[in-house]
Amino acid sequence: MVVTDNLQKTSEPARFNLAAYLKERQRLCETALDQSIPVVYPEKIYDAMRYSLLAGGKRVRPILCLATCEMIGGSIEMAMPTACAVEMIHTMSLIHDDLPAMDNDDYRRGKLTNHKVYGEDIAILAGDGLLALAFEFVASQTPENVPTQRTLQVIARLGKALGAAGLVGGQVVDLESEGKSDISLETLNFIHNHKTAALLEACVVCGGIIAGASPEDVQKLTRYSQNIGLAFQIIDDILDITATQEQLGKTAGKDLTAQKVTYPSLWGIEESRAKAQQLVEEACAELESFGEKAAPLQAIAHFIINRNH
Ligand code: DMA
Ligand SMILES: C=C(C)CCOP(=O)(O)OP(=O)(O)O
Ligand SMILES: [Mg+2]
Ligand SMILES: [Mg+2]
Repeated sequence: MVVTDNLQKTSEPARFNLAAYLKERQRLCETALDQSIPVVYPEKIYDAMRYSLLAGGKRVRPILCLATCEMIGGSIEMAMPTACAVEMIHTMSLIHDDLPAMDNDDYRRGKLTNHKVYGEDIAILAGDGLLALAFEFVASQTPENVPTQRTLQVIARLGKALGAAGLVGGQVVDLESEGKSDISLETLNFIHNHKTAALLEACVVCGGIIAGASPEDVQKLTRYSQNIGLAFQIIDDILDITATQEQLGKTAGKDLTAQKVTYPSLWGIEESRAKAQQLVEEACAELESFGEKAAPLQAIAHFIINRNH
């Protein structure tokens, strides 16, 4: 008994089968995303939106949203429209991030980038279409057993997370900092917390709100997700150095060629990895009061730093 108690208190859930869990959740998300966009006239834009949305990807963001909703006591059905919406928003951000005017990348998710296939004009519009659909989807598809007040909060949080106070603001400072060698750790943290962590935070917190999380729960979820968000981008920047194009599905080594200041460029790979590990441990500790129900979110936090792509 004592041994079991101790095991349950460790931050790394030993008996949770993460691989099987992720596979099952990815399958659910793929099906829902596939059904979210029809192909009608003018087919070109729907094709372009589907091309990037259904190009694979780990589906970490929708899975986080579903897992949090379930941990707080809600169902997968309640959170699925929001889960689809965060993946639409994320995909929009990738399409636009890859444009020649931004990071100018040719590959994403193992395929040519959207603008390489459809042209820059359509790629910009495909991003716009996905962004608009995300909000329409939450508002029109969230089931009736979710109180409208919660859905409104989700819409407001998503808007804030991806706008100038979030992802967009982070991308601006990221671009502004390119080629500069005197970027402070404070600025680097601003970039990561905004361009990456803000949306991850919204995924988690919105999943909780849909299930009726209390203000105290929302605080815990916020701290958990801010920590995994920063860890996510630190690992992304390490992988840019250590992983191959085949593993990443996108061109490796881009941060160095684009002269981006990153954690590994400031601190080296090992210290950056240790920082990410520490952030994930702090994230998992925030969820201890949820007991065994926190196992999926704790395992996903570890996945974020142990992933190879
Ligand atoms: C991606 O940042 C962030 C957003 C909001 C798309 P990045 O350019 O560092 O990531 P990647 O290496 O995936 O292009
Ligand atoms: C925010 C960042 C760092 C862009 C990459 O995100 P992911 O690594 O989650 O990309 P996919 O799996 O969704 O393709
Ligand atoms: Mg970028
Ligand atoms: Mg990029």
